[in-house]
Amino acid sequence: MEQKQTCRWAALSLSNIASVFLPDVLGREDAEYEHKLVAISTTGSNERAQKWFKDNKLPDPDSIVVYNSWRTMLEQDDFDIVYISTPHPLHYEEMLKALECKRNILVEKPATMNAAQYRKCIELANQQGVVLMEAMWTRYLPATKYLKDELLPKIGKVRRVYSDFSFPIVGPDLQDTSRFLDKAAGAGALLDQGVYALTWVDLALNGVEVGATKVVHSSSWSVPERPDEVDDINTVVLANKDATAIVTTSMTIPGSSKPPFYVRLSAQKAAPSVRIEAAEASVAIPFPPIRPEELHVQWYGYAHLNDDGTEKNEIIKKPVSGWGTWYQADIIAAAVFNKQPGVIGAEESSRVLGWMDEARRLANITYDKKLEQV
Ligand SMILES: NC(=O)C1=CN([C@@H]2O[C@H](COP(=O)(O)OP(=O)(O)OC[C@H]3O[C@@H](n4cnc5c(N)ncnc54)[C@H](OP(=O)(O)O)[C@@H]3O)[C@@H](O)[C@H]2O)C=CC1
Ligand SMILES: O=C1OC[C@@H](O)[C@H](O)[C@H]1O
Repeated sequence: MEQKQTCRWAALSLSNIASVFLPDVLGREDAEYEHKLVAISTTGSNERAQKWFKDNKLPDPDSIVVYNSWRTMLEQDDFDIVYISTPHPLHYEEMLKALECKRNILVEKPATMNAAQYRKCIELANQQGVVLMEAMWTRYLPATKYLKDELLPKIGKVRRVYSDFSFPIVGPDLQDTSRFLDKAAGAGALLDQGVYALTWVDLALNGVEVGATKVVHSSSWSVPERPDEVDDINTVVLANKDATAIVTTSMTIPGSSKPPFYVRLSAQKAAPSVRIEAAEASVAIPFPPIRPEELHVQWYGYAHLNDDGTEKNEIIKKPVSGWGTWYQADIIAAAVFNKQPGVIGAEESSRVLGWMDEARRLANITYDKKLEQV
């Protein structure tokens, strides 16, 4: 069997999501590349890092160099791509340093706190001749690819989209210092979850032909009985000349915060997370919208009838291998090793960040100005 090319990763922080992404991608047999972690930076101790490697069953932990300075790692280590997964307000400064060091970057969603910061990173990535990509991993899953390539071109003009990403990650026992409640860490449902719900709107309305979709309404309720007006139940309405989209988020509804999120994934919801309604068909995507494995398609009209005269419907199953955050790793690795510098999904990420800027403006969702500087 042909030897796979090795892609050497550096990870910036021992984050929760890194403890999901790294075990998902490292040594994955069905990946195009042999993904290997060669370095990690942490503000914690080396002992904590070693325990983290063990707890997360990372392969070959003795070969991973641990840095206590992310800047030094970016300046010195020999790796192909850096994975940035600190809280969102830190992404921008870390990307600027990585770009200065001519590093290829996979940065967690949302890439930055606002569209202007990401536009600056896009400009620098193009100047430096490196590959940059927002880790909007949902875009690269099999079901999402099937929707974009096979369904959207066949269902006619999309006229309306409902897109929700809500789950009760905030419960009575979550500390105010958690990144989900600490505004200094970018807390708020719009940036954390809305980025997914808005990505589905972008896929539905711009998947075939890019239009001019604008935010026309935005309202927000804060997390009850918590300090600092952290946005929770958000409603954002977007429109273009042909279609309307309604986006909702919440960190407190529906249901309780038990069992924890990753256990709750199997919970069936009263309604799908996403509904894309077009002339020839509606496509529904069950919860969780971050990791679709089924597309429920209801066809309409005489061209789509069963023998008994009813209109066809189908459930298209596109299972995800592993957790699913690894698919994006192969995409950025291919751009790096095929020497295709640039920003993967630059337009898509910028559109969604711009919609979040406008939704925040209309709903008065604000952060400390120093988190928003360009
Ligand atoms: N794609 C996905 O499915 C998910 C994506 N995310 C995204 O990933 C990012 C991180 O989220 P999550 O993993 O929950 O974050 P965590 O709460 O786990 O924190 C991330 C890590 O960042 C480091 N860190 C935190 N604060 C600071 C600081 N002030 N200075 C330096 N380092 C700091 C710490 O690492 P250390 O102790 O090693 O220094 C911490 O463990 C967010 O942008 C989020 O949106 C989150 C969850 C899922
Ligand atoms: O990206 C995410 O996915 C689901 C949750 O882990 C978390 O709220 C969010 O950051």
